[in-house]
Amino acid sequence: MIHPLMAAELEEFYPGERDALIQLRESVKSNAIDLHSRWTGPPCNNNSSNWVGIACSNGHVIHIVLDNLQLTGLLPPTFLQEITYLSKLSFENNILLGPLPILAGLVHLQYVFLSHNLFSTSIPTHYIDLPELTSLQLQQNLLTGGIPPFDQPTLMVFNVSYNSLEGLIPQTPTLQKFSDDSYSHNLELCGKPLNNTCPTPNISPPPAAPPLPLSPSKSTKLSIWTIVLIAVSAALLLFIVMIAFLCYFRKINVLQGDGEDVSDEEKVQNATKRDSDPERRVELEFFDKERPMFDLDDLLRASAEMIGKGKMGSTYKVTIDSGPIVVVKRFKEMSDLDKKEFVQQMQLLGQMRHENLVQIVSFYCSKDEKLVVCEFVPNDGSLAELLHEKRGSGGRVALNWSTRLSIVKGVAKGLAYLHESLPSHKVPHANLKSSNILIRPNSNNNNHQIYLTDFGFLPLLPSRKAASEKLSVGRAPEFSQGKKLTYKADVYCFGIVLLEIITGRQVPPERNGDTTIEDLAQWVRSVINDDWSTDILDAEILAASETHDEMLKLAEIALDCTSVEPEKRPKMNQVLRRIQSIN
Ligand SMILES: Nc1ncnc2c1ncn2[C@@H]1O[C@H](COP(=O)(O)OP(=O)(O)OP(=O)(O)O)[C@@H](O)[C@H]1O
Repeated sequence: MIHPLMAAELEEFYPGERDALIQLRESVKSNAIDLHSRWTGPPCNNNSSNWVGIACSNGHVIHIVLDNLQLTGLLPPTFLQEITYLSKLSFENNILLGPLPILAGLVHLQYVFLSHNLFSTSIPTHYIDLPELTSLQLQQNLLTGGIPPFDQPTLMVFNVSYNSLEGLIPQTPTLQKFSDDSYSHNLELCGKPLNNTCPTPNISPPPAAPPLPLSPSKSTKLSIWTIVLIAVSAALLLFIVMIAFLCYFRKINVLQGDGEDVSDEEKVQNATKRDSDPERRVELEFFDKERPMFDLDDLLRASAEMIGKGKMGSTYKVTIDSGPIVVVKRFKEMSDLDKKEFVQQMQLLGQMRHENLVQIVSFYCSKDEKLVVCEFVPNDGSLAELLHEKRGSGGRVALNWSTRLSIVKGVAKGLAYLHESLPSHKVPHANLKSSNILIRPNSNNNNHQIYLTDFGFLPLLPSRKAASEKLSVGRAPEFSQGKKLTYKADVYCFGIVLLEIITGRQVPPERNGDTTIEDLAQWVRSVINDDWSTDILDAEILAASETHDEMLKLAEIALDCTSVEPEKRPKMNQVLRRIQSIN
């Protein structure tokens, strides 16, 4: 244990790192966090830090992670030069402008996450010299120019999609190993792995082109021509950037309403604008007439806190001025979805009423915006968080067997209800996974209330591929087998949840949006080994030996539900009966 005085000495040892962070603190602003009050004193106390977003090792700053904080402004150009032990830099999902930061000389840097910002200009070429670079995520910015020839063998994740990059993708072995998703949605990128070839340069001069520069006067003529061309291109580029910028701000303002920084005068102007904007005066359709109602304008003006960002879009907790708290899911990439289909699906889902389902309260749909408004469930976290968070650390509250069994019953009831109520749906839930199961504590007794969320979204997706990438149903083996999808895919996902509950083991994560079906099958095989025994049980429930029988009965049900052949999996009402008979 280091003596506090020694620690203080260590802190003083790297003042350059502190100064660099202070430079950053002074350069960016945030509505979500006050860095001035959170970043004071020394940033490192040997291996820990009191500064939000900062992690330290041996007194050095090693991580800067400031995601989802509505940070705006320009990063100070060279501030990172002093933070020589930096291994992770993450500013994802903010509103940062200007050039990407200079990272030259940061030989320990592995993770660079700068996606979902407004960074512009080109990717600095010195990024190709970062020797430890493992993951570079620059998607959803306004980057221009070409891609430098990255060829670090360490590079495992690379994403520059949704920018304005152009030119041939360098044909280095490293860059060629990533899929087209890493490069998609750029203005003029070409070459493999994208499915387009680069245009061959036109060698015959266009008829109106100026003659070759043979004399000084002709040379001047050519340079004027070039300058005009450059000026026109620059103006065009600026125009595109401004349009993208405006669209971005329009999008992020949707759920922010009148921010606190807006002056009274501007508020009045906004209000007047709202009154003359027919779209904002839209009445929302409410499925439960007993609930407090509000209109779109109330929703847009309310204070919204982003509580999650998933593959389907972002989730906000919204407190309406008149009182109610709701959760708003804001879908991304759905502008192609027919309004009629969205409305029909929402009207159907809005009819679902069950104690184990999050209720859909209302929805909103325009060409560019698709919102689903749900009831807010005060919760202790999702099942995923309760099962897996803080394992091996002091702060963990173990989940005992009876709580696990009651959660299983709640999930099975909710899913069986969905299967009964939506018989025409191919896969009624289609996104069942432990992070979509909310657990609400009940103060009267130990019985937690269970809520399934994010159900019924399969018909909103344009293709089987999109479904397999965005929804947990993509884990079912029928995807890779090319078989028809049925409600049995939900049964498979339910089986996976059971295995997670019984074993306490985490389902392998998805990489780069690709569902790792092989990994999952291997995972299932490894937890359900041939000598079926108490070895598979989570250490947290192992001690309750009097209930081992119940645990193994549940494991058998999980095994049936995760059969590779959908026809062999039981129906949800059969599963529910078997679970209810366990005790
Ligand atoms: N109705 C709700 N009430 C309270 N909290 C909710 C509600 N719906 C979702 N949440 C919480 O919001 C967070 C984000 O949910 P969201 O569904 O966006 O994330 P996700 O499950 O990780 O996304 P995805 O399903 O696309 O992977 C989760 O922590 C979840 O617990």
